[in-house]
Amino acid sequence: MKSVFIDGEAGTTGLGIRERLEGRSDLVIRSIDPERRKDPAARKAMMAEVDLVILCLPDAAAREAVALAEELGANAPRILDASTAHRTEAGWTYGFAEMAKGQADAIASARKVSNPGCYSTGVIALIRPLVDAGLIPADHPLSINAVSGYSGGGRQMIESFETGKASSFELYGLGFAHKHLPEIETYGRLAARPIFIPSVGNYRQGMLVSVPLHLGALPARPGLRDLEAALRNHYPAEGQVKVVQSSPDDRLEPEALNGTDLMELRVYGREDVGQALLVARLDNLGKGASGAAVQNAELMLGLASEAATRAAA
Ligand SMILES: NC(=O)C1=CN([C@@H]2O[C@H](COP(=O)(O)OP(=O)(O)OC[C@H]3O[C@@H](n4cnc5c(N)ncnc54)[C@H](OP(=O)(O)O)[C@@H]3O)[C@@H](O)[C@H]2O)C=CC1
Ligand SMILES: CC(=O)N[C@@H](CCC(=O)OP(=O)(O)O)C(=O)O
Repeated sequence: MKSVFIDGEAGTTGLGIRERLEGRSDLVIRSIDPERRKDPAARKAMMAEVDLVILCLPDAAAREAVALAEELGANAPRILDASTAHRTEAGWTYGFAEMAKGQADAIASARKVSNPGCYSTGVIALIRPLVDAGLIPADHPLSINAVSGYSGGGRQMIESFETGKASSFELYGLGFAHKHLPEIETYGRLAARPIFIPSVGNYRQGMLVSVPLHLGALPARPGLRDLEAALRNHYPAEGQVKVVQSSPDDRLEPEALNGTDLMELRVYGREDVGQALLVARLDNLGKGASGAAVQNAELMLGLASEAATRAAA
């Protein structure tokens, strides 16, 4: 029987992972006394006893946890880190199984896997297949807009929105240096830094990520069908990432996939005016965090995919 320790299991992402893993017959979740949950000695002792440790901690604490695990030498567990700390670091595998051919196998055999950021999951899902297909050049000047529910900011942002003092909607990332940019550039295979302006709305969870394109500025001059076909070719119809038929009458709201581990991709546009919009919809706590972590844990531990079983039922 495989065993997992969720370091940070009381936090937003940790709780979501726990809920998804509880009740499984192929896995044991090990925990430490809640009073000792920040005690390095207790955490290190638990790490020595499990197959996989899932880090659901702020970045600095995640770095410390990796150092604790590495002190165990040959007894060190495999690590899945939900934080931003190691996403572009050498020696770590990026935990986005659908991103490219071979990525799921790379995750399955990796010792250290980094779970993607929620926004990054949407952006990379939209652009990586198009860059790989030569439809978007690596140095194309891209802009990315996105809106997330406030749970994306973890316990502190949840508390600040739920005390009633919060605004209805805020743009942020206005220093043009959002923490997801490095992973978006690296795994989106971009040679030019995109403009990324996220926003947060006064609702708990769910997100939309959109990438506008001027078709005439793309050297391959793709039509809307070319963009959609490249995405459909990349993502199998039965997977957790689905390409969905769009309609100009759509009104997309961000909460439709809440509670699922799915992501929907759509292509909008008008060829007569040469404009297109790529849109991803996902639950920031599902495919954007805890759902992706469970998918990665299943791959790393060689367990059956519960999300795939649910989708097939
Ligand atoms: N929320 C989201 O949508 C997403 C979050 N993430 C990432 O996941 C990680 C966790 O985020 P999230 O769950 O939102 O954050 P939360 O703030 O909700 O949870 C973090 C948890 O870690 C605990 N913690 C803090 N320091 C330590 C420590 N030194 N030792 C043990 N436990 C500690 C906190 O306890 P206490 O509250 O008592 O300090 C809290 O329970 C972050 O790195 C975040 O970037 C990734 C994808 C999406
Ligand atoms: C609304 C909000 O604040 N969202 C978070 C991102 C949440 C997430 O997925 O990111 P990490 O996994 O990288 O923490 C932010 O913009 O910093």
